[in-house]
Amino acid sequence: MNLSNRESPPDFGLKIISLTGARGYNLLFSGLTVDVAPGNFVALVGPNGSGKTTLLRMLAGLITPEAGEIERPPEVREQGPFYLGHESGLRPNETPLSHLKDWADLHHATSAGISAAIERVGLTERAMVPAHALSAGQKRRLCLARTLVAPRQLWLLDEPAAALDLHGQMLLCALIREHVAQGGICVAALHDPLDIEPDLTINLKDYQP
Ligand SMILES: Nc1ncnc2c1ncn2[C@@H]1O[C@H](COP(=O)(O)OP(=O)(O)OP(=O)(O)O)[C@@H](O)[C@H]1O
Repeated sequence: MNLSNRESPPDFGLKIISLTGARGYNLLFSGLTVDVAPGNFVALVGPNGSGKTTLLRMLAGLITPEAGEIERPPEVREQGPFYLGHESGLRPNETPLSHLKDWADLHHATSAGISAAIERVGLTERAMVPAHALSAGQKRRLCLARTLVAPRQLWLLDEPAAALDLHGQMLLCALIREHVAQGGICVAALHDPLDIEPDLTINLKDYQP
């Protein structure tokens, strides 16, 4: 799938219906009902421990809700979301080039755009450097390049600006803007606002049980 080749925007977004989230015996949020339209950028906010990561992982299908439902668009059900957590998931000895080749293979994507993706995130000079020798911000940029190699309709980003310098933050915002302009959905857990006006803000403080 390439969102940029889409003939018309998708007409089905993400529906969150009466969702309750818990970790262990700890109830985090309940009664969360939100309708996210295609092309929406959603800011997910709330204090430390309020359940932002938990909700993102639920939306990714990695954690089962205590109650409620999540309805995903057909493309997301078929291909899964793009999930960016706190950890890069990079193996110490893989380079940006080898990592993105593996990422393309794993996600049944073409490797034709890998060099362009590396250039877009500003890692051309570091393309052959093993991950253990990349800085935190460079690793984050490499994680963002995954979105260019294997496009996905739903992006779930956990503190995506962490470790990014000003240019990196501008790059992140540009990627999100382009994604939602093509009908994609982006839900991002944020402590500091990005330079993008959210279409919707979910504040988990409002859903504390
Ligand atoms: N694997 C786990 N097992 C048990 N409890 C967990 C687990 N992971 C998280 N928790 C608890 O769930 C609660 C919510 O955590 P979560 O990481 O979702 O919050 P958050 O809003 O993302 O926090 P932060 O802003 O600090 O990143 C916390 O109290 C945390 O201790």
